[in-house]
Amino acid sequence: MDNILDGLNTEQLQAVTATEGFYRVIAGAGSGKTRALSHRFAYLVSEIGALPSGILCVTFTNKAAAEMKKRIRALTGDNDTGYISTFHSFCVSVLQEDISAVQYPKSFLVLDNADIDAMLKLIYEERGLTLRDMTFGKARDMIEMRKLVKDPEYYELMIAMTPEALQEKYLNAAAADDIIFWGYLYQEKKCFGLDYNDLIKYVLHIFDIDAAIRLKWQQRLEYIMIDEFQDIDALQYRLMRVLCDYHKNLFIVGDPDQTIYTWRGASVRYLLEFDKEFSNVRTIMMMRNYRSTPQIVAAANALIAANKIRVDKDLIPTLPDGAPVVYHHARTAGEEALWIAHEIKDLADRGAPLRDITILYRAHYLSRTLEEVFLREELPYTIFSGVQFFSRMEIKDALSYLRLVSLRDDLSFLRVANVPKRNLGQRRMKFLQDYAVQNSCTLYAALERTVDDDIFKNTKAKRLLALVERFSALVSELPVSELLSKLLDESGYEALLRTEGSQERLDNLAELKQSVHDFEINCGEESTLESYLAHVALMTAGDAESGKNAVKLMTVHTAKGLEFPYVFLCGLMEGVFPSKKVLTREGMEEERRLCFVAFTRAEKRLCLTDAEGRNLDGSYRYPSRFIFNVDRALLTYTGELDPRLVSDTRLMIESNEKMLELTAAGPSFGPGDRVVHSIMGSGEIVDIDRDKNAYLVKFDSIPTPRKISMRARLERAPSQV
Ligand SMILES: Nc1ncnc2c1ncn2[C@@H]1O[C@H](COP(=O)(O)OP(=O)(O)OP(=O)(O)O)[C@@H](O)[C@H]1O
Repeated sequence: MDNILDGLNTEQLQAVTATEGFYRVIAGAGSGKTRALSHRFAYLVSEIGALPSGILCVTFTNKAAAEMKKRIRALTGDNDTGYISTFHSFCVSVLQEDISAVQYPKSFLVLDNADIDAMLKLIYEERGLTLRDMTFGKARDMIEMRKLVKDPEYYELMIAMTPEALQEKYLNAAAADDIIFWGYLYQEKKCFGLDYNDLIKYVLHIFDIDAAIRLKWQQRLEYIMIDEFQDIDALQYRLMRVLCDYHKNLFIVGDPDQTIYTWRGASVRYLLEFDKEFSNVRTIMMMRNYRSTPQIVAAANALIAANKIRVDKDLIPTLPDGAPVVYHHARTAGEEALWIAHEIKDLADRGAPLRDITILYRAHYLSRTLEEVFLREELPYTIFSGVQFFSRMEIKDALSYLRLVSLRDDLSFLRVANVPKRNLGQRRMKFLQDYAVQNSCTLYAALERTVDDDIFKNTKAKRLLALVERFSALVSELPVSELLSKLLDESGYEALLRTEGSQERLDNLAELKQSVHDFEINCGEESTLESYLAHVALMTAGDAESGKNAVKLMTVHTAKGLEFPYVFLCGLMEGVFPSKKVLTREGMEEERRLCFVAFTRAEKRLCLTDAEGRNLDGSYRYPSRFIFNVDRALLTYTGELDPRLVSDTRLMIESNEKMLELTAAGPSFGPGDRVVHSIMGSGEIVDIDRDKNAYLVKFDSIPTPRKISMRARLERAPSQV
């Protein structure tokens, strides 16, 4: 027990040993909440004797789950770590056991973005849509919005309707939105595919319709813990409520100042009002920061104090003094990157390993200038938020081979049937697609039935079928790692990469094999091919991290929950960070919280940088208001700013803040209200666009409705006053 309770402060000790009932920990950044969670898990298992399989510990990312498992294993010495997972991953576990309640097979498919895009491609081709109608990114967003907001009951249709009925709805759809939405649901149903939104909806639905299944899970999960509770959304909250309703043991941890996913539906309200929703809630506050120097903590406190909508609380530093927080203003983005490169070289000369140094930025595109300079300066770096490991071509190909063996689905078939070349090009694929549509079967089945047709003469179609058959028979005999190695070998895929001479791709395949191996160690007997495929679709950036000694580059969102000895936060310009997309006071506060997350990742040293120049829309770049939010005395400027630049910046920020204040009051009118515009005359509010802070108004004198900013002067029409 000593090592479990060792090194915990009073509040952490309280959090770890309070095991029964509803607990809320409001914890500041770097205050040791991850430590408290992992020690609590270990305490439950080692001291209380709870079974790991009866504990659900929800983390925000797969990476955080892996880290938590590692820590718990070190504390308990037990390999079984129960359900330590994200909400999505946990839903996959539930569905693997109980999806038959909605007449889906256990071999359902978890879809990631690349799968969704492959489906969209089919739909676009079939219905003659182009990217000008809608880009794939926009189509994915549109589908998500329809599933979450516009048609939240869509899943009932998806479950109840046959693929043929969905296909009919799709073929009868006329508007692009409808074609894409119904086409996508049809594609999903055809291969029993579920995307991230479906996973949680399906679980909630199964719990709704089947009390026995619900009770089974409620009884099984004796203790539930949830990390990063400030970013929980409505569906996750509903799921959590159901799960804890039997044993009533729920332990949540969050930091209201680190809410950064409001734009995706998260709400800090669930954390702040937790004590009103549940009875006998005990709250533990953890504000002592163990991560950062007092200089970094002071800068972070000053920054976040500028937010108005927040509970006032300051982080308390515990570490000895360190280097000052530095601010560097550069003339151009190139100079900014060069300054960072030189500082890094200086740190390295003084003994800092490159892997301890991280550069954070608000948006992906900011990495380009850094990369150019780093290549020139021969500074090794790794991008953590660029093309995600599991979205890379070779990884998707390898996984598609596994999936083809397991599921024989169309998506995998389309991806790898002709990689390496088997002479199954476009013409033969089209033949198979037509056959599959006419005979309502999969492409694989179509090939099985037509392989003796003349069209497949001089192809390696038979060999492909034989390969899949041979490996299907091996699925239950071989561990997934071995199956994968053999498959990559015998399919000729690895040889193809070798002939292409792509060492990086081969390294990535080796990394994939390692990740399968880790999965087998973590899951023991549960590590079947099906469960591996279901979980792997949920993996995201940074999940397969390479340990090479290189500077890390990532967005602030990716850095959530992580810590690094040396942090450079670059691109701190108005219009970049805060982003120019921010149009409301709430939005600005979320940006500031994001900046707070960035500051508080740093342990020993924090450097802030910005550059003059112009934004993509041609406007001038000014230093970010977030720099001026921190008292001058808490920052060491590397040079004085030009007084004209300072006064221009202040003017620009002041007028922007005034505009945000106007929006803080929210819309004065709702749909259906009659209004009068001083120039355009009278009209009716049709809709409100909160993102753009605008009304959609149908003016009586103009045939089409128009978007009018909430800043414009609109009066209520006389008859309504
Ligand atoms: N009681 C303690 N004594 C000494 N160090 C501690 C203590 N608690 C936590 N730490 C250290 O402080 C750092 C931050 O802890 P942890 O990552 O658990 O914080 P966190 O609250 O999850 O942070 P964040 O919310 O900012 O991501 C870690 O390096 C951890 O080892």
